[in-house]
Amino acid sequence: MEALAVGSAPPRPGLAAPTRYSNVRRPRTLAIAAAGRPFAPRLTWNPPPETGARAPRLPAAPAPRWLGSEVDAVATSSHATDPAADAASAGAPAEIAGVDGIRIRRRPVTGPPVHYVGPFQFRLENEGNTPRNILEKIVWDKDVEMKERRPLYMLKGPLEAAPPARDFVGALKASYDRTGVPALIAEVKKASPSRGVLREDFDPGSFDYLEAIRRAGVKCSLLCKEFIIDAWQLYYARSKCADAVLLIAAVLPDRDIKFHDEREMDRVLGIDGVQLIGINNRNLETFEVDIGNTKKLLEGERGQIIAQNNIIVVGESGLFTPDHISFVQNAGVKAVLVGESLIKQEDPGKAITGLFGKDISHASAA
Ligand SMILES: O=C(O)c1ccccc1NCC(=O)[C@H](O)[C@H](O)COP(=O)(O)O
Repeated sequence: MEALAVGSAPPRPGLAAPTRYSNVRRPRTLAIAAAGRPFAPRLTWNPPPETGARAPRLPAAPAPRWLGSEVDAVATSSHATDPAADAASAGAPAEIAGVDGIRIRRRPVTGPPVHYVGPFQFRLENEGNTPRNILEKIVWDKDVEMKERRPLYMLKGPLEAAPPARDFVGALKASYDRTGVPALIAEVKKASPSRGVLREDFDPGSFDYLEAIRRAGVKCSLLCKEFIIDAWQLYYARSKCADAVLLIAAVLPDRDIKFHDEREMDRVLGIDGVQLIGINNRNLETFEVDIGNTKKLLEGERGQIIAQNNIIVVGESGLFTPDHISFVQNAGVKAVLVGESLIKQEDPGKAITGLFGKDISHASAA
């Protein structure tokens, strides 16, 4: 299974100059950075939870109609849209994944905000147990979710039963060579934190769908677009037929992947043997989208390193028109990860042709 590294968005005021390339091949020591803004602690209380039951699992479904041959790879998002859900962690010591780009604390520093006194549930919120941005919130929720995971040995059977992983990077390269435009990774999602619901009556957010898509005979490679914080998730994704996973530099320690700005990108370029990286045009702190970010990050020495090492760059987010595709292609991108502009349209074939300004399906080459 392969990993797609992703990163993005313009630098924000207050960030230091990018790491020099002479240093990027050595893992850097990471420091804990305190939040720079004032924080007012709050005390609230909620009625006791009625039940500890978990949300029911979705039944497996046939592959969505629009997973056709014009798609080079499919990315599935399992993240729901509820940024307000509680992050009740076990209160392990906080760990900062990195000071580069968005600052993510892997767990609440001061433990979970929820305390029980008799029948009452109190929330003692302070800076240490309140997420600073949506990505941190998602990571904390994921950390809680991980505590309920099945033991690894239980994945042995499903792992052995999974069909072999397909060559994700090879599929992207082949598509680029065939069409002359960036390969398409089509993200299948109902909604996103920044854009809300994109498609009503559609909920592909389940690992079971990943497996159902593969077993339904869809030929393209499958990217599991999950918030990965634990090695267990890699095995689980593979057991559910994922061919690749997406790793986010902002939430992972130096040895892992996805990035968001110059310094995150430098960390990623410092990983030996990295073959595929993504640049997210969406700033995950502010949700602003700027496709100029891709160009900026690929200019100069970084672009040269990428070219020398034959690394495939994926342009991500905010791509809606053939001009957008040309812009990121001219910047050096050989694949694109597209969600909103396709998922909001009824006819996927027409949507893809509209996005690229031409038919890129295999049928067009016949
Ligand atoms: O898109 C979000 O709101 C978001 C929020 C928090 C973490 C990640 C988020 N998006 C990640 C993505 O990679 C996009 O879904 C992907 O690049 C596709 O973008 P788009 O074509 O603009 O839907």
